[in-house]
Amino acid sequence: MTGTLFDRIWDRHRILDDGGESLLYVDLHLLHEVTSPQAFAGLEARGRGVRQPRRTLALFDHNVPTVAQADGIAAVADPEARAQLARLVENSERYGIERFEMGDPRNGIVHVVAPEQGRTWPGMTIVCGDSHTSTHGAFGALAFGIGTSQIEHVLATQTLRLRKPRSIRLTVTGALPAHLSAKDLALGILAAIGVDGALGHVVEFAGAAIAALSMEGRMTLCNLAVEMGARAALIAPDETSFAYLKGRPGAPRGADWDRHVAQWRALASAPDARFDREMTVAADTLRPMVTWGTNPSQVIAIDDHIPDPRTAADPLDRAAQERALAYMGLTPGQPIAGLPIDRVFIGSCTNSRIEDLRAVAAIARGRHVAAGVKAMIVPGSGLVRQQAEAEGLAEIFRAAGFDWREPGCSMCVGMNPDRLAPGERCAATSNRNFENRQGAGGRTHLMSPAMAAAAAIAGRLIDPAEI
Ligand SMILES: CC(C)[C@H](C(=O)O)[C@@H](O)C(=O)O
Ligand code: SF4
Repeated sequence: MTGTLFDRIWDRHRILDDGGESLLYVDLHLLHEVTSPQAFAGLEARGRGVRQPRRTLALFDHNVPTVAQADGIAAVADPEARAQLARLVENSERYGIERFEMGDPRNGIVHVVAPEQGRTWPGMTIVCGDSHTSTHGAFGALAFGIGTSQIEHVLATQTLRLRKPRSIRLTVTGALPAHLSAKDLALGILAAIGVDGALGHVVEFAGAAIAALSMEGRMTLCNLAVEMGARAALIAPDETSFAYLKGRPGAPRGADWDRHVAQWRALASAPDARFDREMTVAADTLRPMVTWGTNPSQVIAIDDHIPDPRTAADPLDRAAQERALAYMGLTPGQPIAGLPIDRVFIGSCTNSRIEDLRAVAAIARGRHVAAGVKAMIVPGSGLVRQQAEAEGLAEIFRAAGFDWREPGCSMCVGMNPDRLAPGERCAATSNRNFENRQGAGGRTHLMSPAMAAAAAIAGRLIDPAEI
């Protein structure tokens, strides 16, 4: 058999080809309150309906406050956020689309909830008006972030018009050192290939280090693929994926389950499959990674020094580095370890799942957040929150002085009350360290949950092995 996982999913969903583009059937469409209102308005203006409401799920994540969600949308202070949230309620009501209400334990960040609910299956096509839709590729689903006009198109037709992207196989050689996480791996890949290393491609992650990752780890890695420029990410489905999915509310059951697993097993790229490009990155030499700049590829190991822009070969790189250093308030040559921080944000669709919280608890247990540091932990869904409560993790967080919140995007993006003040330096487990993203003038350092927890305790950036 020949062909890649990508080819197989593409071919199974391709309805027709036209002018270099294909029309793909969409198995699952996820909606959130920020990118859907205009799409629904367009639908209404054209007098069209939603083609497959049952293949559509609406969630509330970007704008929600991370406290007192039980008070409901009417109590959301910001009028724009309140209006967007209310619009999604109205639109899902009008078109018969399922939704998990704000405050329903099943609600949370789209890319956490759909896998958790067993809605994300291997071999599916999934779209969402959100760039980190690549996360679902962890299951071997072809998942694209789409724009507002495409959302409208998918609502109306359950199809997506797309030129087939080119493919990359990124093989991770060697094993990830025991104390490192998928976040360190993803940041290490970003250091190696840059923010345009996979530009416009569908990237399949392969190799023993990938197969060894948990589903949470695979989701973290595929989530960050979009920061490498990828259009989508894929990992071949295997026993780890099936074990995660089995028994979840949206997963197939009984004989149907067995039938699906047999199909999913056959999806993996053939040994002789041809990719447009091949890349390799070594895992065994990686160290704990942390970003110093204002894009996720401006990243170094925790025992490294802030780079000197004068050593950059490309004048554009040099200018970008100089600007990043000025924004971040850093000096070339200074060690990144020891840098004092003001805030810690543990959460986002990159790192807010139960395994991430367990890693945080392992460091927080019996310790306390440093004086003067404000540290928050925001679970990715209400069910993650409940599980962390049941496992005793929340108790550890509270005892250690962390602020244990309700689910949402929170301080990953300044669209809700959780924001940095100008100049505040934050250790964050999210995926983007862009200027002003966590709040105007805020300074973001991206890292793993373990390193963020260690930073909270130490009050400065530190190798989690040294805490
Ligand atoms: C609000 C949304 C459009 C945006 C995205 O698509 O990425 C957000 O999720 C982000 O992470 O910046
Ligand atoms: S958690 Fe952050 S990256 Fe993920 S969808 Fe929300 S805002 Fe975007």
